Amino acid sequence: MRKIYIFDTTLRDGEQSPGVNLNMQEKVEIALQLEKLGVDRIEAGFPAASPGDLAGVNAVARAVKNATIVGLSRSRTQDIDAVREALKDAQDPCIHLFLASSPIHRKHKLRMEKHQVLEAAEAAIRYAKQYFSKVEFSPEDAGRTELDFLCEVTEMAIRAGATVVNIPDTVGYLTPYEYGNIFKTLKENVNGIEKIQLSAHCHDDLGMATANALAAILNGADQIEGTINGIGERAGNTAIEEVALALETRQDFFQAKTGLVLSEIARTSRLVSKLTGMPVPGNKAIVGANAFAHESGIHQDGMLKEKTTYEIMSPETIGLKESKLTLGKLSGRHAFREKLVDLGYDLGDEQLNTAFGKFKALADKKKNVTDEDILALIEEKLIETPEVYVLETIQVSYGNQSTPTATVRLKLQDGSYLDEAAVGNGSVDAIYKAIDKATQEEVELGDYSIQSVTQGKDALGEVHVVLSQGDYSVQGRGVSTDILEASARAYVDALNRLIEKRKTPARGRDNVTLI
Ligand SMILES: CC(=O)SCCNC(=O)CCNC(=O)[C@H](O)C(C)(C)COP(=O)(O)OP(=O)(O)OC[C@H]1O[C@@H](n2cnc3c(N)ncnc32)[C@H](O)[C@@H]1OP(=O)(O)O
Ligand SMILES: CC(C)C(=O)C(=O)O
Repeated sequence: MRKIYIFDTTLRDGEQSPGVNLNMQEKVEIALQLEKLGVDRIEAGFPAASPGDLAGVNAVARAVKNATIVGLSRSRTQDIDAVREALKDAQDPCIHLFLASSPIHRKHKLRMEKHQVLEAAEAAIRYAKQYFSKVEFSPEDAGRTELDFLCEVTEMAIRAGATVVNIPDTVGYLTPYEYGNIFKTLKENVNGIEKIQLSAHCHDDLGMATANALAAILNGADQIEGTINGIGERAGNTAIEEVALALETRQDFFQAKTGLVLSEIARTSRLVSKLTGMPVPGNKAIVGANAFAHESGIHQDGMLKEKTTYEIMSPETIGLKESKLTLGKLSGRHAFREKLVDLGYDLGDEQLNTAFGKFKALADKKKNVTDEDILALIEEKLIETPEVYVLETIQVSYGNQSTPTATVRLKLQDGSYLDEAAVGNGSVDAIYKAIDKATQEEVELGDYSIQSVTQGKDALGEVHVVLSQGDYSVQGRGVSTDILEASARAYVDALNRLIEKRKTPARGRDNVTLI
């Protein structure tokens, strides 16, 4: 199996992501994790950029023992000297020189003719070669460089002593076919190409960075450059985890492998996200929160029967515990039952159907239905209290300059309705007064508490009330995404319990019905 070298540039090109700024400690923390991940080369920064970056690269060079540490440099002696200084303590240092080769960059940015690019790059490589045995050279914007000139530049770099020639698709312009073809052409036409490693460095402007990197591998690339989570300049770089898992999962096709410890991928991704402040999108391949999550009923059913129906790789491979079956409005009974079993409930078919109906109603209102939501729904359902009153509707009118008014409609067991309206000191008070009028119960509200059982704007609110009437004291609970509705439900629930309780002899005020 062919080995593909992984050159991680999270600390250099990744740090070029707008808004990202890693200090020395953060660079070292990430570098040590990259070492655990088993990357072959770590590009730790651009030492000429600032004294802080030079110190950061130096700190990484001192901390990391099992990877080549790379410093980036323009084709200028002062930059090369800064890399020398930064990497003086590295066990295995490498300098990465670059100079743009494309017509656009030559004309507008460098203002150089082809021969000047060749001369400047050669001089830089030869100068660097006096101090570094490992020299990587990148013709920047190789992707938009004339192919014959790219061959000429590559041949010059080899002659001058480069050990790796990297082919950057700097602006993420190429298609996989075109990018792969560059590698094929270089392999077939450049003298001495067998003496060096060819490297791929892709950007994701058109969403093709990983596909392009894989095309390079198929056409002879020895090394892939990329970042964790695909962070980097503009739309980012090739995501290393995507390349590694593509090679792992499709070994049959690529016949190539990285040396990465794949089970460190999830941890590395989390650390990079935390320290760069760049969240990983949920749908991001491999490391997104949804990459191993299944929400739709048919997929969940398939997963429960046989995981390979909907998973081409396992979460354990990248260091996650297990796949997730998340419950939402598109989920089915199989997954719902499985969740209940996990939560310790083994319901019969009828109970399951009722609970499932309630769950679907909640899921229609709420984006993420959590375990706490389900427990709240189930526990409410399993306590069997005859429902003398069922809350049908509530309507509340509230304004900070007007008196809160509530209208409630309660359904009775015979199918008739009670409608009442009342004003109150606040919305909840108005609701409770309207319910009192409708039920003609005289109760005292002993306690009212509200808490969120889940998180976020669409969290379920859970209201607890304690009502007393003479010697009886009961508790009621209501759950809803709307706190006024939860308040009304809790009150009606307590009234139903009160009515049930009155049928048995009173045992004093301590006798609170606990749910
Ligand atoms: C594709 C890539 O990702 S390349 C890496 C990009 N990363 C960065 O630029 C981050 C670090 N950069 C920096 O901190 C600064 O740009 C520095 C310190 C390197 C240079 O800063 P300054 O001296 O102020 O120059 P500035 O950035 O404005 O302009 C770049 C200069 O380098 C030249 N240049 C660009 N690339 C190269 C190169 N590979 N070799 C030699 N010169 C180069 C430009 O033509 C320009 O030269 P000019 O001043 O003669 O016009
Ligand atoms: C320095 C080079 C390799 C680079 O980052 C690019 O061209 O994208």
